[in-house]
Amino acid sequence: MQVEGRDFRTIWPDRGHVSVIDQTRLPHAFETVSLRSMEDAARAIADMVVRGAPLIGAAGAYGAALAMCDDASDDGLRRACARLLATRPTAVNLRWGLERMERRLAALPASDRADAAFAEAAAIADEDAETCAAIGNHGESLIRAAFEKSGRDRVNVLTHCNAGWLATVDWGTALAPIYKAHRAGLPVHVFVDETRPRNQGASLTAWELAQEGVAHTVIVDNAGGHLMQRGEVDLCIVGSDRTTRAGDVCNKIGTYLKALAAKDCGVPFYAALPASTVDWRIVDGLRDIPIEERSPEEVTHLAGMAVDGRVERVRLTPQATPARNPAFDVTPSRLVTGLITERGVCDASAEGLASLFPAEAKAA
Ligand SMILES: CSC[C@H]1O[C@H](OP(=O)(O)O)[C@H](O)[C@@H]1O
Repeated sequence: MQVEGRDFRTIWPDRGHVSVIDQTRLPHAFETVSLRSMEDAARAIADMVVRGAPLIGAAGAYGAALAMCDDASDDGLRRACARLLATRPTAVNLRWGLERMERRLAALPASDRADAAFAEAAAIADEDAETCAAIGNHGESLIRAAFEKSGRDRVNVLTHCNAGWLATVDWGTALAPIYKAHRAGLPVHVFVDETRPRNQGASLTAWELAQEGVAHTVIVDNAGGHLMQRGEVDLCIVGSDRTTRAGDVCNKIGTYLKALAAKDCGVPFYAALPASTVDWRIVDGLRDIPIEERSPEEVTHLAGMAVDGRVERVRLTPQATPARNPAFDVTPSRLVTGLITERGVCDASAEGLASLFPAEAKAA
């Protein structure tokens, strides 16, 4: 996507290294960093310099490629993939990307692995950009239909967290339909959940939408249900970090509560995701998806720009107050209207996913 008129992806190979946008600096500064080793890539994923399920899949793949520049032995490959996989447990794309790299590299002599690894990581990145564009095309029709049904001068979409181009290699998942609708001239407006505690909505989704010129309004996480009750939300579109073969959707903490409100208010609730986010091994998301617990300090502290322009970090709670920070929750498929994928829109069910991905469903 464009940043001040220049085309960017979130990750790209750069003279033997890997460059990424440092998402911890947004929205107050647009900075890139160079990953020069597998360890750099692992830390970038763990510290959320890069984040979002498809992007951490691509970052894991490039991390494996960087590892092959240092130690292309079988043990080196195994240790690199284990290290990268351990950085964040919930998004299945990370495992999907690393398993694809291992399959590609294991059969090659060590001397061929570095070049092949960068080529495979680049293929993963290119495919993700194409996949997300396709998700956008399929999702655009849902926004168009909601606009026509609304009878208003604009269509209001609510989204949670950041499932935009910053969460992928390009285009995004939940935001891709919004970008496609906006570029097609549809009057789309987005209610952006701030998404405590890391505020990916307020800091990343708002920044992305402003760069693209899409009308949007940041709201506190607890306001979405109220707006839906008052008929101000035409549909919800969120991302996914892991979707089960039966259509349960694991996404940023708070997604489940939005889905409950949407169900109660009769608002269509969609998850947008590429096939690389489907975990065909599992059916029951509540039972089988590992939920990442992050540092309590993400809850007790907040970072932002002070009036003098410096970015500061402040404590919100009393010194000794404990906090818990589960980073994701699981929305059961019964609360999901449909899944927007690169092959079309389907029911959030085993039958729905199998109808679009028969080979993957059968092979699982
Ligand atoms: C398109 S995946 C986006 C997904 O990833 C986010 O999690 P995080 O920022 O912790 O990586 C969030 O769950 C988004 O919906």
